[in-house]
Amino acid sequence: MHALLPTTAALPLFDVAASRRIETHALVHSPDLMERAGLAVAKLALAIRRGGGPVWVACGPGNNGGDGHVAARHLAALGLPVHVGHDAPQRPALVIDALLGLGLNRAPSTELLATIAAMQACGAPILAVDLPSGLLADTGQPAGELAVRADHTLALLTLKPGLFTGEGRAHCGRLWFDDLGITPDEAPTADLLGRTPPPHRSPTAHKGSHGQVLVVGGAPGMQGAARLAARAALACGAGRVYMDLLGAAAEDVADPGQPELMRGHLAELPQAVGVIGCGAGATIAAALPELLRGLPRLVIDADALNAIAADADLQDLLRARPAGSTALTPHPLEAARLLGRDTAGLQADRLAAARELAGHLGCTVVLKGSGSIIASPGERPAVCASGGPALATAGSGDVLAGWLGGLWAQQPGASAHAIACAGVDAHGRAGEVDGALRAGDLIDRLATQR
Ligand SMILES: NC(=O)C1=CN([C@@H]2O[C@H](COP(=O)(O)OP(=O)(O)OC[C@H]3O[C@@H](n4cnc5c(N)ncnc54)[C@H](O)[C@@H]3O)[C@@H](O)[C@H]2O)[C@@H](O)CC1
Repeated sequence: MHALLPTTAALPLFDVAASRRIETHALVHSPDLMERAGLAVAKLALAIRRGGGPVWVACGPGNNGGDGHVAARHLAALGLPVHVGHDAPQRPALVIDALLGLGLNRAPSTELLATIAAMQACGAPILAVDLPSGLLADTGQPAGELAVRADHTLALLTLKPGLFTGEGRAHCGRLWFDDLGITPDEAPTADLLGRTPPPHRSPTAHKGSHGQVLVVGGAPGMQGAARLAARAALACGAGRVYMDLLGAAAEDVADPGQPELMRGHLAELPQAVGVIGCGAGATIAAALPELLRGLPRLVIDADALNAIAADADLQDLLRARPAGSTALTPHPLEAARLLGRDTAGLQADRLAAARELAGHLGCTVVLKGSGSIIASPGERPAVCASGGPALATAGSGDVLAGWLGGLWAQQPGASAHAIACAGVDAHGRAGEVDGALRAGDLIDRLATQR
C-alpha cells in the first residue's frame, strides 16, 4: 500500500468491467483477496485515526462491506474500540466507509443517504474503502444526490477512472493504493498520465532547430488571450513564435511586453504549428478553411471550436486532415457544442464524451476540467492526475494551447496525442499551487519546473 499522487510514472486505470474480470481471474489463485483488502484498510486506519475514540466501520451489503468487516476484525484484535453499524458512535476517531464500492449501480437509498450524512457530520476523518460510497467508479459522478466526501480513499486491486475525473478528486481526499499483490492480466481502460521529459535540445542547436508557431487569434479587445498563448509557446522553447492578430493594423507590434514575438501570416509560414482561436471572436470563422487546409499541425481552441461547432463544412475539413495532425482543446461547454449535447450530459461521463468527440471529428481531444481527458482515434485515452483549482483562472486555457504548440514545434514527428499527454500533465503540475494563480505566472511556473 502506498500514497498515490503525485505520480511521475503513468499508471493503468481499469473500469468496472475490467476490474471485475481481473478480480475473477485473480480469485482462482488468490482466494484471499478480501482478507488482503481488509488488512490493508486496517493498517491505513491505524495510521490515520485521530484520537482514542472508537473506529466506526459502516458496512454495506456486498464485498465492499466485506472488506470493512475484515478491517474491523483486525482492528478489534489489536485492542482498538470498534463500532460496526450504520449509526454513529460517540466521538469516533475514524470512520471507515465500506458501504458501497465497485458494485454501486443506482442512487443510494434514503437509509444509505442518512448514513452518509451521519458520517459527514460526525467530525472524524473518513477513510473510504476502494471508492467513496455513492461515487461511480467509471465516471467520477455521484449516482444520487449525495456521495461520501472522504479524507482518504484506499483503492484496491485496480485504480478506477472515476477516482481522477469528474467529481472524483473532490470526493476522494488523499489517494492510497494497494494492488493486493495482483498484476492485472489485461489492457488498461485508460492511462493515468505520468511525466514526460522535455524535448531534447542539441548542443549544436540554433533557433531554426526548434520550429515555428503561428498563433492566430486576438481580435480587438481580446488580444491578451492570443498573447498568453504566444508567450507560452515561446517559454516552452519554440524557436520562433509569430502572431496573426485578427483585425490589427499592419504597424501594430505583436506584444509590447514580449519583444521576442513577431507578427506573421499563414502564407509566409506554411510549416508552422498553428495555435488558433484564442481570443479570436467570430472573425476566426472566415480564416478557418485556409488554416484547416494549410497548416500541417494544429492546436484548436476557444472561438475556433465554437465556429467549427456551428459549421458542418468546417467539420468536414477537420475530418479530412491527416491522422494525428490536430488537437482540439475544448472545455466542457465547447465540447458539448461540438457534440450537439448539453454540458451536464457530457460531464456525466467525461471519458466517454472525449472518446466520442475524438471519433466524431477524427482529432485528438483534450477535454479540460478536473481530471482532463485526452482521447484520440486509435489510442488508449489518458486521464490527467495533476492540476487543481488554481487553474480555474482566466487565460489558463490559452496558456495550455500555446504550450502544446510550443512542444509540437520542437517535436515535429510527435502525434497530437503524445503532445497533448505531455503538455496537459506539465500544465497541471505547474498549476498545483495554494490559492490563486495568474495565467502569466502559470507560464513562468511551466518554464521553470523542467
Ligand atoms: N473487484 C475488486 O476489484 C475487488 C473487490 N473488493 C471489494 O469489493 C467491492 C465490490 O464488491 P461488490 O461487487 O459486492 O459491490 P459493492 O460491495 O460495492 O456493492 C454491491 C451491493 O450493493 C448493492 N447496491 C448497489 N448500489 C446500491 C445502492 N445505491 N443502494 C443500496 N445498495 C446498492 C448491490 O445490489 C449489491 O448487493 C470493491 O469495491 C472492493 O471494496 C476487494 O475485496 C477485492 C478486490
